[in-house]
Amino acid sequence: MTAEEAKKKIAALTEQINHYNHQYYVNAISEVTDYEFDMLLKELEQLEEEHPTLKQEDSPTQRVGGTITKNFETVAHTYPMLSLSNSYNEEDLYEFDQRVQKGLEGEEYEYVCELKFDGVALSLTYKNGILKRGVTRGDGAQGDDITANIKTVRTIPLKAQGKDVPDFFEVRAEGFMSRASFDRINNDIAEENIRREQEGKKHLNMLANPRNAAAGTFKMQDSSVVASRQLDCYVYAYMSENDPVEKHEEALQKLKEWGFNVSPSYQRCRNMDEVIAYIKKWEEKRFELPLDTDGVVIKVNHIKQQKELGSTAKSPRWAIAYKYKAESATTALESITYQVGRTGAVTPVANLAPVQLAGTVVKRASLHNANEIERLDLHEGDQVFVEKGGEIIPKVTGVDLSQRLKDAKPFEFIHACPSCGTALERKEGEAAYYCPNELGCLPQVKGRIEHFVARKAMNIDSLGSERIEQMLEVGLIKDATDLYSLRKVDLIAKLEKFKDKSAEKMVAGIDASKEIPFSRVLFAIGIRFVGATVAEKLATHFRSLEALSKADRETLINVPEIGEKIADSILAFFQDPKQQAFIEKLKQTGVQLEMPEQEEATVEEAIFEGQTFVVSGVFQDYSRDELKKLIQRYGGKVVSSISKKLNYLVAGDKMGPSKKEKAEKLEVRIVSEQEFKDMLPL
Ligand SMILES: NC(=O)c1ccc[n+]([C@@H]2O[C@H](COP(=O)([O-])OP(=O)(O)OC[C@H]3O[C@@H](n4cnc5c(N)ncnc54)[C@H](O)[C@@H]3O)[C@@H](O)[C@H]2O)c1
Ligand SMILES: [Zn+2]
Repeated sequence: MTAEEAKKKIAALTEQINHYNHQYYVNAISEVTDYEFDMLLKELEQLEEEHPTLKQEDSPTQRVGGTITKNFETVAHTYPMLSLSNSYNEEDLYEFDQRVQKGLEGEEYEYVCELKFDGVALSLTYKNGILKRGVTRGDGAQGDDITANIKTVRTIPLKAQGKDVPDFFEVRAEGFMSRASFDRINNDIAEENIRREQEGKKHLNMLANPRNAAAGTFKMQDSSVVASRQLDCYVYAYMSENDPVEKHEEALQKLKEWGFNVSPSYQRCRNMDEVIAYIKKWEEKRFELPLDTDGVVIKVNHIKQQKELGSTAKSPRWAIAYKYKAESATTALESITYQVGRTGAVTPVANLAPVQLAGTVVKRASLHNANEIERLDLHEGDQVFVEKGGEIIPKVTGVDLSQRLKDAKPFEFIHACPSCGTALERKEGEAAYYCPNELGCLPQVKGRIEHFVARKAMNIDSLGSERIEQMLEVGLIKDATDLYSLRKVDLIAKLEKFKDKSAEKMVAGIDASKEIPFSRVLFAIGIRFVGATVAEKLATHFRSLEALSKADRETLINVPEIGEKIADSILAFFQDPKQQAFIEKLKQTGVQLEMPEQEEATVEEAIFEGQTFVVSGVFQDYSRDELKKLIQRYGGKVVSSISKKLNYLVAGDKMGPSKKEKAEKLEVRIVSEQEFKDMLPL
């Protein structure tokens, strides 16, 4: 490339990037994916490196992308709010590691990994423990003072707790909107639009994604509207002149002690291999979190070393972001079909012109619910963007409006069940439409039986989907309880091509499922929102279906980890006459509807008799509760505070350093999870 060509290319790239930045930060629109954007920026960076004389002072490679608005008071940041350099591959990470190693000239170092939360950067200033100011990142040097809006976030403490809170400090946080709030607000908008439709009024726009929604909401003028949107925040950094801590990890622990919301997902890593293991670990797991994340932030742990490494004008040299790449493609939307699930929820599915995506050919993509069709504003013949993230089913993320056909009609959600024709209903506050014909709608009946026999439930593996459908069609069964009265002769007589052996195997499999423990039977029954883990919790707590069915709302909510949504669903289930009839039939089948009597430890087993334990931190193989139960089962006593009389401190990961210090000072025996396990009888 000649200098002249390079100059032209640099100018073109700069203009393009500035345009995308403006759209992204000011109008909350992503015209290209983050990956495409980051690649353009990298290209510009490289050109500037090769032609340093052509580098412009205000190049987008040299400054933070955001801007300040005129709607709020503009304030200068005490510490600049920088960007993070980013990477999409492991090679870049090892290069980063090399640079750190070189920069630290042979000193030992370690990293802390955190998830990269996808929201908006906030700076919060505390004076004498009181929240004084909350500011957006803006252009990095100055931001918008949005203190009033920030005070509506319930997880941001107005006053820091604890005795050792410094007089003056600042924290960095990511403000975000949880996916649940995002869905709730979009539901409200959809309901409002139904009203508007009837009144012939214009529709309101749906929120595009949680990140845009958070950015827009934090900058609203009316704080009461901001409050109603229930924003949230994670705090990830502490800054002050006089550091009370030496390491970033300790800062996170301190922040937690002072009452800040610190995500427990961070982890110390001794080297790049451990960093990469962390990245792998969270690649799929992050979709279980209540908010969107788009990568991992890797930070040098020692604050002194962070200072040694310093920053460029745009980003610190002691940190890097690894971004998970969402694979995406563009293809034609051919049609929308509808599936009915076991709960009766109707899910729209996009049928696509086959397209290559992340190594597989994709023909279908999930559209979640009616809101999604409206939000995406899907029209017949549209070209759509499809993405494959951690979910197995790809999803439609947008429409290429430049290719919309003239006179294309928008898609409308169906009004009747595609399977049984019953009019669909929408429950208040829920995004999905339901077919209310629970007992007569084949996919629902079949779905419930499939769920019942699934491996994590009753584990009857001789019963495949097709077999269940046949048995329903010929009238051998009406619901899962009928399985238990099936006889070999009937099976052979009524089912086509069904051999003696298979029939025998099936009956034996069904019979064997009578030994499946109650917790899994409870899961198999298929109460909404009662997944395998919740079922386990409920079973251990109530010990029988009878007791669970009699529990009132308050009792249910008081069970650890059982929220209002689950409690209400359980109550609705047991009040439903159809379900009551099902439970009556289930009682006749001989499946386990209660837990066996709890065994008391025998005298020989009471190895912890007279001993006291404190359990602290996070463990690999047990939850804290399980550990406590084990101690009690073997005769020990669990206490909450460390004293001289204490016998053992069972220490997991992330235990507060002050606890450890105290235990060491009082010479209490500290045991690891493994050491504790070794103490247990075989
Ligand atoms: N698609 C587009 O059109 C478009 C346009 C402009 C920018 N972008 C995207 O925006 C990003 C650039 O924005 P940026 O300069 O704000 O950088 P960045 O978002 O990549 O990184 C810096 C920010 O990360 C956030 N963050 C989240 N979790 C964190 C944690 N645990 N520790 C520290 N920081 C954490 C902070 O808010 C911080 O300000 C890029 O990812 C780019 O792809 C996209
Ligand atoms: Zn139906």
